[in-house]
Amino acid sequence: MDGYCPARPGAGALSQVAAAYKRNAAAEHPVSAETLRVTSGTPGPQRDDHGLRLAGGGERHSGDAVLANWKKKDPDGPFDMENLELLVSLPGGDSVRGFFMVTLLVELAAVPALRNIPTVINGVRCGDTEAVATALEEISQSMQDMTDALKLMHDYVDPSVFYGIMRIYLSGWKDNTSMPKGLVYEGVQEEPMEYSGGSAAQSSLLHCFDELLGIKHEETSGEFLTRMRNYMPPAHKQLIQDISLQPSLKGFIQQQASERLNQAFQRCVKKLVVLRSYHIKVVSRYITVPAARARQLRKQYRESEQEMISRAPTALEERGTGGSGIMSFLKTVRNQTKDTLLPETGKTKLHHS
Ligand code: HEM
Repeated sequence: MDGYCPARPGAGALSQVAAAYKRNAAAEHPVSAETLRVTSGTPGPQRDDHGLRLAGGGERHSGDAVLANWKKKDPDGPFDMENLELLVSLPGGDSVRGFFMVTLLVELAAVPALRNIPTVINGVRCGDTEAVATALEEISQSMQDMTDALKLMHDYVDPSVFYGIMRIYLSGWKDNTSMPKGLVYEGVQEEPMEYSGGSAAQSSLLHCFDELLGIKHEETSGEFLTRMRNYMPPAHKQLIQDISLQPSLKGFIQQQASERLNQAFQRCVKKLVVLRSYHIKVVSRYITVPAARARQLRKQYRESEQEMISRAPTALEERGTGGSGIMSFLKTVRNQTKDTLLPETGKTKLHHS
């Protein structure tokens, strides 16, 4: 980390993880669970010969399907959609590749933000207003880049393939009315076990931002998000916890009363609101709209070329992969983000960019 400030508990792991992100970015190599394991020294995922995590109890992770599920076709070529392929795929053809790769590009766009988190924390400890403001400005730019990367979903993923085919494989056996008791893992234990499906709620990114910016989630959505941390590689979960233990950024900003710092903080929160709002639009296109169409088709008992959509299990219609009531959950989380904004004075009002 730049500058010197005495180490506090948790700071060691934090700086090591951030350093791993930094090196990965420099090497044009994405964040991977493996790199974090080696660098942070915490127990990490086990891998089989294909480089994928073998989850102990049978749970699946967003990290399995995204962070550790890619390779470059031409190892010397660029890290972009054309030069990336999946190690392990699901039914759904090109849309599957598109879905996981776009998610990977969103993760990659977040690297500068993650690299700047220790700078913010260190700056708060040292009372370095300018360093904190600069780091927050870089974080907000990175959030904008994440939103831009998320927009690629529309080019690469077909909503009826996502809704009618892929979603079945992404759904889990917790809060799933088709499997109310969960799944028996024969040879492991006789009682059924319940696990949520794969979801980008299991990515550590937004959890890190929430902890840094002091975004508090309402009880039900907060419980769901906290549960999702159990599906992350241990080093990622540890990083979120380390960030949560640091002195309050918002408290520091209010104390400093610096116009530049206030604006940098506000911009960060606003960019996160923009990201979450855009994500809601994506979910509407890939879940809400096809679900309504599927209901309509079933009502009409009509076989049509849209049949793929109507084959999706009705149990998944109203619920997210983690079994949440999707839209109300996502809007609550987005609105709690908005509530973290500092009260705007005439001076701190921002022009929407
Ligand atoms: C077709 C694309 C996508 C769909 C249909 C989708 C759907 C969903 C759904 C239904 C949820 C609710 C929780 C759950 O049931 O698991 C959710 C949560 C979430 N998704 Fe996505 N998602 C998509 C892409 C992405 C991408 C690329 C990211 C970025 C890494 C992302 C980040 C999140 C986050 C962070 C949450 C937790 C809520 C929050 O913190 O705002 N999603 N998503």
